[in-house]
Amino acid sequence: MPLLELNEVTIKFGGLIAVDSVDLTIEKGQIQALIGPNGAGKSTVFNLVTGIYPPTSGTISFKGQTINGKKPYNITKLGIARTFQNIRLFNELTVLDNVKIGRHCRSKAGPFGGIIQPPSVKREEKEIEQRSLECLRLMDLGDKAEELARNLPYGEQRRLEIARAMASDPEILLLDEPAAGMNPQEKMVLVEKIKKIREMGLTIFLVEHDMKFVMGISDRVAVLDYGKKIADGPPDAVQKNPEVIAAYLGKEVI
Ligand SMILES: Nc1ncnc2c1ncn2[C@@H]1O[C@H](COP(=O)(O)OP(=O)(O)OP(=O)(O)O)[C@@H](O)[C@H]1O
Repeated sequence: MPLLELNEVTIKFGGLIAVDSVDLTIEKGQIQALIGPNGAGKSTVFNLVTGIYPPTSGTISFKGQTINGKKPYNITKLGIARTFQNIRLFNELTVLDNVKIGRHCRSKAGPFGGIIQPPSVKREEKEIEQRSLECLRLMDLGDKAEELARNLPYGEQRRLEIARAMASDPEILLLDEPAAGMNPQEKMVLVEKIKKIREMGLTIFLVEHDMKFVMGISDRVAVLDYGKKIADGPPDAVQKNPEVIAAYLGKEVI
């Protein structure tokens, strides 16, 4: 059974068909990329999978269970986490607190737990802190825990977002343009971290414009153009696909 499966998924915004009958199968442990020219529908696919929009038609299944129409919070709880195209950190909070927020969906304490603090809540607080620190260390940010998020350099802020997503204990991690704005050194570190996350048994689904990055890291690459999937396969085959080259005409695929 695939981990994540899209079956003829379509979404219309008024007259615009942003995602048009897209099929996609992601197996556990794979690094699957989704590429395509600007406005092709890539972020919308992420928004559909994470429950921000319900599809107009089609089904989205996670581990064989249909997740159409579920709320984003419940989808995170099932094991699907994401980062966003633009950085969305709480700048005035510490690095550690930003990650703890990502763990919130696994917390059992109700709204009063934090005030009354029975022993079970204290234990849970400690567990949240320890797990959050592990996620920071995984991203090489362990020694930055007490700094304010806004004081981190750009590449580290992007890794902090991944640490926060990891804190929800996902089985699949959706990364929306993780390398955007990074310098070559920051990209190298990011590749290493994504590979490490995969070695831990997670599945990665990423949208990225940097073709060198995508082709170097992905097991499979799917290509969207005007909302339709025009190719899906190993990176070398996709790069040579005439329809893909035509979609990128005048732009660089490699
Ligand atoms: N909430 C919305 N309402 C109306 N139109 C939308 C909405 N969200 C996305 N669209 C439209 O859907 C199309 C696909 O947008 P999307 O952001 O998914 O593209 P993308 O492939 O992620 O592009 P980019 O690479 O530029 O981020 C675009 O034409 C966009 O304007």
